[in-house]
Amino acid sequence: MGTRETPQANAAGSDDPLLAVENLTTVFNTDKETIHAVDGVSFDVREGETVGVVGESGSGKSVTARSILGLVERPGVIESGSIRFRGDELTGDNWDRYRGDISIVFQDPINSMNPVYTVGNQIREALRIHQGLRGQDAREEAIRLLEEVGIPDARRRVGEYPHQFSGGMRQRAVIAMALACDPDLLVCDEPTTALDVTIQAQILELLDELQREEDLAILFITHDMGVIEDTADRVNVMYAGEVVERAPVDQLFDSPAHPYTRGLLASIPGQTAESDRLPTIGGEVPTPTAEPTDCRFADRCPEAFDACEQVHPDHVRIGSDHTAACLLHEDRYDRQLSASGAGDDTPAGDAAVDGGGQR
Ligand SMILES: Nc1ncnc2c1ncn2[C@@H]1O[C@H](COP(=O)(O)OP(=O)(O)OP(=O)(O)O)[C@@H](O)[C@H]1O
Ligand code: NI
Repeated sequence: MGTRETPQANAAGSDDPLLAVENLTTVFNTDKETIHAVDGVSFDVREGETVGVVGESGSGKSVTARSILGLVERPGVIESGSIRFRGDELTGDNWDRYRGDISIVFQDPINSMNPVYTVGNQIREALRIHQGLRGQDAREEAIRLLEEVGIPDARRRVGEYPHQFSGGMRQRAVIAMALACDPDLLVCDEPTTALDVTIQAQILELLDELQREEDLAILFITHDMGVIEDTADRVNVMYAGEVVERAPVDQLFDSPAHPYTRGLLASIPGQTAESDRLPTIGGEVPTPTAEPTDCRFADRCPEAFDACEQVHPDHVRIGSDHTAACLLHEDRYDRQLSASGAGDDTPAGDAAVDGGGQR
């Protein structure tokens, strides 16, 4: 989806990104263990752009999304880190202030709507809460929103119940509900996963249009690299609670630096002939329960070597705006270390570790 050339300064006149997540750690304290579902994640979203978060099931994408919206429920808790919206810290109790500015669209449109109220009622309720609209004004605006998301015959359908909508139409209605808050940031958590491919493409097209028309920033969560390619401007690849690579979408596809990213790319249908396709990465995402002392991907990594079991990799700079947390790029760490040493003439900045929210 389109990015603006220049990230716009926000109302406060500063250069803060719209959303800045720094070192976010969200844990679930169960009887047995502490699950680090999100473990030191950092990324930002600028106005009007689409930032992707991609990773397999269990990598912590949804917990990241819920953390941003203040929707983590017990036994989950945001343990540390910062989430700033327009420069204001949200963690603590500040979510209500921005409740309408950040909206979320979930995967499953049927559970996102209340079956006992008409679609129109639900949109009008959101309009009342977030924009103070009532009566005929709210009704007209609900119809306009349904038209905007491409629901034909909106004036009639506004009075129908969710079960009278097909899956694709229901997801459009859910998006209309999310837009009723007039958000600046739309968090989409696998919004098309439950839909068939044709409908999926239509919903992605709709989001793209809305982004241009409404100047929305989108945080797009998916396990599907193909969808990432179609939607994202910049991408964060998540594995076992951590961001392991981040890059502009072209760079990620042209020169993926982390073996995990390469594995995800190799599994895109259509990217390679069915017969040539690499088997998807064997095994599954481990549940991150302890502080990592190794690379969490090491035991599934086709390129792992001894040190991968002993060192937790920091992010290292691969290119402009491109970092990866992998010891394969160890030479860059060495250069970075010597660059910071006194009297060394290695050019600084060549491989500066950006922190990346990693230890
Ligand atoms: N309520 C909970 N209690 C305990 N652990 C949880 C809870 N919710 C999530 N987790 C754990 O947090 C980790 C990340 O889960 P999350 O739902 O964010 O993954 P995901 O990347 O969104 O996966 P998917 O693609 O399946 O949606 C998992 O290990 C999961 O078991
Ligand atoms: Ni999820």
